[in-house]
Amino acid sequence: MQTTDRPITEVAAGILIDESGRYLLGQRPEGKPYAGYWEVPGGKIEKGESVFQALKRELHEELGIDIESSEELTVLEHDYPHAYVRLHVSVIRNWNGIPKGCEGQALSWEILGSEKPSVEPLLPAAWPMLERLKALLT
Ligand SMILES: Nc1nc2c([nH]c(=O)n2[C@@H]2O[C@H](COP(=O)(O)OP(=O)(O)OP(=O)(O)O)[C@@H](O)[C@H]2O)c(=O)[nH]1
Repeated sequence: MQTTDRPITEVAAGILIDESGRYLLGQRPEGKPYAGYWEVPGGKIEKGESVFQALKRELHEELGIDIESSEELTVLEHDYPHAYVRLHVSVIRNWNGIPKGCEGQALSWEILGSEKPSVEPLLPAAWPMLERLKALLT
């Protein structure tokens, strides 16, 4: 893990995997840093929240789904010009509801085994998440 003097933004990201083996990406809406970039759904962990609580809240706000459990995949850090982020990445295989873009964002279901996603650009820190996912599944 890297060290930094910058404040660390703790983020929870959730890779939804559906029954046909696809995973979900969302496009960052206008008004956020890196608007238009594709990412794994999630957001900042608020004070007092666990990673799971933040994930549950964010996925409800962003996708309108309810998750009951998640599996921890990895923790990654990335030094952006706008923030130094620590991403707690989980895999989610069960949820209630049908994911939709509640914040007006586009969604794309991607094939797990494919070389790269069908959409671009991806947030820089989303790439190592997908590499970890590939390693887990192969
Ligand atoms: N959700 C998500 N965030 C990511 C990914 N990769 C990555 O570097 N990030 C970074 O993690 C941070 C997440 O913040 P966010 O802007 O999505 O969080 P939020 O929804 O709570 O934002 P808000 O403060 O505008 O409400 C951003 O700095 C974003 O650049 C990713 O794959 N998914």
